[in-house]
Amino acid sequence: MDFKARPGQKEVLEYRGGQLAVPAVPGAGKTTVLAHLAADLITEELNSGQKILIVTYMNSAVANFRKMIGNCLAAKGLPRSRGYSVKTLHSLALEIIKEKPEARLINQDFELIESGRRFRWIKQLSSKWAAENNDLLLDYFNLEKNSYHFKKYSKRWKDEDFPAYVSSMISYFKLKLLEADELREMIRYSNLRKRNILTPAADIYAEYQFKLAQSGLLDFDDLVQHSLKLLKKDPDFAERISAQYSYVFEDEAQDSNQAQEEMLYLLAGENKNLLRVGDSNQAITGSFTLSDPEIFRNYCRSDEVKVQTMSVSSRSSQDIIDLANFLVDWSQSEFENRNLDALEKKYIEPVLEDDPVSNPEPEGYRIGIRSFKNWKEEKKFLARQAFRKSQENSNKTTAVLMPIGRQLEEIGAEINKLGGEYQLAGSTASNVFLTEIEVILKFLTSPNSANNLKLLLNEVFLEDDQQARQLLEELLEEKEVAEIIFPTAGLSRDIFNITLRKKEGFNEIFKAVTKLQGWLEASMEIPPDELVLFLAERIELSGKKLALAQNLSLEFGRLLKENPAWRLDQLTAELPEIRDRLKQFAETLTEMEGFETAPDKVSLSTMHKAKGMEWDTVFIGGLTSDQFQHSDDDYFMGEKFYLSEEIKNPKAAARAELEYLINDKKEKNADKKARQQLIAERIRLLYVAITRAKENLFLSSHKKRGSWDKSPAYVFSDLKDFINEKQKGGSDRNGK
Ligand SMILES: Nc1ncnc2c1ncn2[C@@H]1O[C@H](COP(=O)(O)OP(=O)(O)OP(=O)(O)O)[C@@H](O)[C@H]1O
Repeated sequence: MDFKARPGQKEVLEYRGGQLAVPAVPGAGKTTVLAHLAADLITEELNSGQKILIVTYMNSAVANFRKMIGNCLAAKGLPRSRGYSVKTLHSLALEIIKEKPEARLINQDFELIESGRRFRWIKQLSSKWAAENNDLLLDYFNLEKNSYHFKKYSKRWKDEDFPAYVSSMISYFKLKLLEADELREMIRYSNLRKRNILTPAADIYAEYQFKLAQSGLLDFDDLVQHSLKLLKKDPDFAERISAQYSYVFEDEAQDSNQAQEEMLYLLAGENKNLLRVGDSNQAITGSFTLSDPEIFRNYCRSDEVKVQTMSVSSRSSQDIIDLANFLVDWSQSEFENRNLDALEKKYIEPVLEDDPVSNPEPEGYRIGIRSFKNWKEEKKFLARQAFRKSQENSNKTTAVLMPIGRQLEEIGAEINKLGGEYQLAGSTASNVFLTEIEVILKFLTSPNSANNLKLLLNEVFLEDDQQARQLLEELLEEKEVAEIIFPTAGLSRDIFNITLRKKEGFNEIFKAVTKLQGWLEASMEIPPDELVLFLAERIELSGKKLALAQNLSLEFGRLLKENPAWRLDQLTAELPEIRDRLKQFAETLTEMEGFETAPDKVSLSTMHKAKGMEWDTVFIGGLTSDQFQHSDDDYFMGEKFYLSEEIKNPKAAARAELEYLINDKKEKNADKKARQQLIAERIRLLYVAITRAKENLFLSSHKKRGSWDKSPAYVFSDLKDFINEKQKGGSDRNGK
């Protein structure tokens, strides 16, 4: 394989044991080097039966890792999958639980609750709690009962924000290994104020756990909680599991959380061959998960840990590297006195001259920055320029990255208006993944409904055939569905009057109806789970859609096992519930497929989802102060202005209350701390976005959206000064 290790990478490849931390810059080759190192260790150090465990954060990374290590091993003439195992925290937890079936806290064939159902349960339990404790719930409010806002926001709190808060706290409790009853006891005997925000979350947690246990279900967080408990309570078991792994690697260590870290140490066992690679400047998931970049930072600072930095990257041009490094310096001086770790002092370096791959060297200064009068102008500009760029050179890729998904949809619509195409990174068209099969099943369960027939014919057979669609309307006005599908005289062309028969589109409809007749007959003979597969084959589903149909068939099979008397209509009635389960499966599939950038289409991605990717040209828009906060006047997401001061960021307040309960530490300004963390995280998000660009980069913001005044992010004007200065330097240079 064409790989020559770079400075920094070389030293990591020499690792043969002990605790090592590898802080790295964007594009330093974290994944690449881990894959090479794994392959080297497998060939040189491991006996058969021994393994390297690689833990990473995202499903998409798992597939990528397997492929890369497989390639490295194949290049050495070894089997592709020998000697290593790549896992996410959850899949690892699941494996550990399965190793000790007798200790499972629930029945043998436990099932995982899918996230949609989990949230619906929590919502139901939250509204039950709200109904029983209405006064307390409203006590949290900061609005006068008679204010005109009151009704709107008390509804929002009850229906959306309160359940969302509870849901995230339940995850938090579980990853902190807190049991519901124990937590409630702690609260009861504490001197937390009556109006504390922890109580409802703990109460609902207890009810939710009861409901899960009753149904023999586990949620994702339980997997982690249970597996950790098993390992901790039973040292022999922990020893047995950890003995399987000679080395433990963690990728994306900046996204680690407390539970994951504990697990890594337990699995690394006595020999502590633990290698963690990460970039704390790219820690961008903390505000909506339990990730904590301090964990990796602390690991790097630990006395027992050797540190080897990787700071060389061939991804970007020198100018883009300079801009990213400027942001590091800016963050250092800007936050020096605010005790805020936004970006660590870690600079990206271009490759050395003797490297076979060099950094891109485009002509002239290829970075621009602009603030637009309003969002409409900005989005039109971004769409037009990105589209133009994507058409310019068929080998070069282009992306528009925005802080929020909704903005991407608007830019996508503009690109379409220009006749261009785009692809959304990391999204599943979740509404369409089952449509065909669903409409067929709907029809088969009520074949007399004209609507069902229309939906089915239009969706599956007549997609763009306007004439046939029109003819179908006419036909349905004239005849009942039963007369069309099962005419007493038998189905033939002759039962339709001659004028209809002569019309454009008749043949298509007739053919389709003949097929439907066959499917209806099949539906009475074949069991529903097989029927799904039969239909999938008839409508020639392939790829992801086929995989989903196969999954639907399995779901039907499972339900039939539980309810042998059920028929197709009862199963079809379960579709909304099954859909949630399948949606999750579909998302995992999309994630696993990875994202292949098509050069002729503009990639649209949120800044978050762009992590790990790269494009030749990157536009970063929407850099406004409500998305990249800096001062207390800014709008902070996560805060509910309608809640009373001390709990206006309910999650932060609850975590502070918990900290007080457990460690007796009183956190005065929990919301302030949460703000600081958010400010820092948003700067890192900008850093991630900037470092996706190879050659061309454009940054923009706007001052109005509709009638709302906006302002560019605080950092924007300093970036602008820096870029303008460089541009001037560039034109001076060119002019001379
Ligand atoms: N020594 C090397 N020689 C040639 N190419 C390399 C080398 N190391 C890494 N690369 C290439 O650099 C690119 C970035 O590597 P990789 O994706 O592993 O980086 P990363 O550190 O995970 O990036 P990021 O932090 O931005 O996600 C890849 O295309 C990889 O093949």
